[in-house]
Amino acid sequence: MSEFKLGLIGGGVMGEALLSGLLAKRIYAPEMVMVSDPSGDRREFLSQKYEVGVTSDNREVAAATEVVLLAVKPQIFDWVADDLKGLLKPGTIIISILAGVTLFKLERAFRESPVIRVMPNTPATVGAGVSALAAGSSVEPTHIKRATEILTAVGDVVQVPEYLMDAVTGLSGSGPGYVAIMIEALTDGGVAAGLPRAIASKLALDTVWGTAQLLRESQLHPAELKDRVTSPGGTTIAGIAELEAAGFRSALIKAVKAAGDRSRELGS
Ligand SMILES: NC(=O)C1=CN([C@@H]2O[C@H](COP(=O)(O)OP(=O)(O)OC[C@H]3O[C@@H](n4cnc5c(N)ncnc54)[C@H](OP(=O)(O)O)[C@@H]3O)[C@@H](O)[C@H]2O)C=CC1
Ligand SMILES: O=C(O)[C@@H]1CCC=N1
Repeated sequence: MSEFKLGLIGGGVMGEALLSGLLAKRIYAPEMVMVSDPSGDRREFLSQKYEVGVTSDNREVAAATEVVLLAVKPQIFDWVADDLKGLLKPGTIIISILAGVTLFKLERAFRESPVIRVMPNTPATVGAGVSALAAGSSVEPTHIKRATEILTAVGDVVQVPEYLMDAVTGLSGSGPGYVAIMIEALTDGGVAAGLPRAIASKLALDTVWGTAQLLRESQLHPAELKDRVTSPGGTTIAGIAELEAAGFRSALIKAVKAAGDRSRELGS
């Protein structure tokens, strides 16, 4: 369990996902964590559910903790960073999960601190996330170790050079949104084919889950698995022909690219 205090600035969806994982895995004890959020209802909820300290004042978090996890929207980064000027303890590690916000911007805003840019994803909520991290220029191995410890509490971690972070954001950061739409659409397809919605929903979810598990455990190439499902003149090739005609692959490729481009835009 960490003897350093953790500050979470922004207790929204992703902040809570990380918080719940860290507490569940006992990386932090609740009394070692302070969360700031402007919403009184949100603070009340987080303090009741996780028994962490809460405040509406980001400055209080900055002054009292040794690792600061930034989890606000990228659009308010400049304002939040300005507000913290001169308050961080020397050597406080800044871990930012803000889409698009570059190490250059982070280092300019927090000159005295090692900064780490991270892109997690929402499956972190159930410990099944995957995060990529990129380290700033004054980061030392101990800082990477601490950040990795935090992120492995909620899933897998990869380290990448910073120029790849927008691409990561377009794929694994935003990816849960694409997969959720796919599951919803598969369910609707089942309903269109006559299945009761509850059964269609279970079949859609378990099919995506099972396929991912099979690919992961067997190390099969996805194309190989597709070939194994596809009997000559059978049902799957009839379905695949429709997906190809509708540009399914191309739509996914473009989605990842567009989300990565948007990440770059958010940081500029
Ligand atoms: N959601 C996701 O899948 C992922 C998100 N991210 C990144 O995580 C960050 C947060 O996203 P997400 O959790 O989805 O967004 P949320 O809106 O759910 O969370 C942001 C939280 O910050 C609060 N907040 C607003 N202003 C301030 C402030 N000045 N000081 C402190 N807290 C403030 C918000 O309160 P209020 O709502 O009252 O304004 C909200 O509770 C973003 O930068 C995003 O790029 C990264 C990976 C995945
Ligand atoms: O949509 C967003 O901007 C955030 C970043 C990655 C996932 N959600």
